[in-house]
Amino acid sequence: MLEARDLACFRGERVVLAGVSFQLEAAGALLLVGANGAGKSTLLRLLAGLLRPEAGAVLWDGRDALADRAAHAARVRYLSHQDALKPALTARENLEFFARLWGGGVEAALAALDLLPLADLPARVLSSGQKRRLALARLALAPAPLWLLDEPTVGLDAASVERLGLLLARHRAQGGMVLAATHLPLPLPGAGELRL
Ligand SMILES: Nc1ncnc2c1ncn2[C@@H]1O[C@H](COP(=O)(O)OP(=O)(O)OP(=O)(O)O)[C@@H](O)[C@H]1O
Repeated sequence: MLEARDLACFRGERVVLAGVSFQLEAAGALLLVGANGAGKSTLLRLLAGLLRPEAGAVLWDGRDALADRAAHAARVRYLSHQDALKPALTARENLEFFARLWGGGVEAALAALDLLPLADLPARVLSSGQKRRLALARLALAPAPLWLLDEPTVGLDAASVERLGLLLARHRAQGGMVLAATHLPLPLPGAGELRL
């Protein structure tokens, strides 16, 4: 189980998050909502272990999740709102990079986001929605229990949102958890909502 207990975080001189608490069980999903600047991305970065909380704790099965950074990194798939692609590598090579880190089948991951027809194109020539699909295809590599997704559907067409919905459903059916920051509808039935 993931638990955030009374988290606070500064960005620059400002308190961005204060008193943020929630729990998420296996197969659970939580939508982070709130105005621009409310702290959704900040909370995801914090849960990913990329920022230190000023106060409070992130717990995994009751223990400090951030005490062992490597163990936490292994349980998390964090997709920021940037696609983090290497522009000179092809779509397939971009995924191969992550498959070397995490394992998993590259061809199946490409197929999950309908990217096989684009697999040999350099990432730099992909459209913004295609780049987003390639970033999301990482989720279809090897499983990890906690997905942290920042605006995952920005730029996606309806068919791609549906494909992402299938990935999310499969992940949760296997006990995976999802936290997603979004201003757009997301196919996450039964998800809770945390307003920041
Ligand atoms: N590196 C930084 N230094 C200083 N302030 C920052 C930094 N990064 C973010 N902030 C500030 O922290 C606040 C929260 O930003 P954050 O990106 O978490 O918001 P958000 O809820 O994800 O917004 P959006 O809906 O626009 O994506 C904003 O006021 C932002 O200006």
